[in-house]
Amino acid sequence: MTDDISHEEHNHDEKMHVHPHVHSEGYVHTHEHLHGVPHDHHTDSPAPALLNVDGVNFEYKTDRVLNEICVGVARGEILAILGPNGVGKSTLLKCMNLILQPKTGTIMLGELNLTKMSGNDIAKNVGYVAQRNDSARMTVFDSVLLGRKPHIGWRVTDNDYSIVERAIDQFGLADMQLRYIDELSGGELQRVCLCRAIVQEPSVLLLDEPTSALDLCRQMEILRAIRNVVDHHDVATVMTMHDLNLALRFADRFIFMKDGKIYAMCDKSGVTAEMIEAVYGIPVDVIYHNHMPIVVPCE
Ligand SMILES: Nc1ncnc2c1ncn2[C@@H]1O[C@H](COP(=O)(O)OP(=O)(O)OP(=O)(O)O)[C@@H](O)[C@H]1O
Repeated sequence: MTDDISHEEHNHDEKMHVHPHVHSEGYVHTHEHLHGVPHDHHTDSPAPALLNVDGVNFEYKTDRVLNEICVGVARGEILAILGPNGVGKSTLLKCMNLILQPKTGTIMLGELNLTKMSGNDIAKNVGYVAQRNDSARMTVFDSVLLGRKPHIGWRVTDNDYSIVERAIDQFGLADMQLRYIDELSGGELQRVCLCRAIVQEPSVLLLDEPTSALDLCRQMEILRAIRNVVDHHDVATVMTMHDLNLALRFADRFIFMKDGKIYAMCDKSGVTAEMIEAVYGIPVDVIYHNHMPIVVPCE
């Protein structure tokens, strides 16, 4: 691991001033808030969302999974999508880069409507790492190099190679770069896929449970690496997660999903035990350790 990856995660509390609004059905934001407008801490003016999801509905055949979802994520921000199994987190992530076509609603990348962009232009701008990754008979190095594909013209340039080599170092993959990816462990493959998305140099990064197959040490390393990339390259990042405490540690803002809707949207200081109990159906305490909120089940 290089120094890059070992940077302490930054505390982004001061960036966000979004608090949940209480609604009779729970903590639901106004439409305005659902766009998710974090503040630029230099000017204290709202930082515009780079990726904007507006009024998205999605159904598989006839089953409605997403209901009027509105959310935005700004450059340099990590938004965590949280909620129980099957609530629609991965579906929402896939709608964000049009792997799945929403039934209604729009996805904007800045001023550009994603539905009007070519697949290659989407790939240049939006990196996506799936929950389950297919492996193939190719080396780690070649697999990461594939991330450069949307940028490569007639041939691979020295710049492409140096971006790939740097990322392979940063993600601790140097020792295994000549191994075949179909011979890697689940966690190793997860790191390769993340590394491939990073060399794509996207302005938006969508990560579906990026740490699900990783041990405790790798979880911390990879989330620090993601935080580092987000901070230094101003990437707008959305990740689905099950581990609330890791999410609270590394993300800036959170949406809690329930019944296909956004039940609550808040920053770290807005996360409450009541909110988590309502979404996950289990009583919890939110305690603080080193100024960091930690969710502890009461049962
Ligand atoms: N291809 C599909 N066809 C039909 N239904 C699907 C499909 N994929 C997902 N679903 C259903 O849509 C709902 C939302 O699934 P999704 O994978 O988005 O949930 P999730 O919140 O990411 O779940 P998990 O936390 O378990 O990964 C679930 O009820 C799931 O069974």
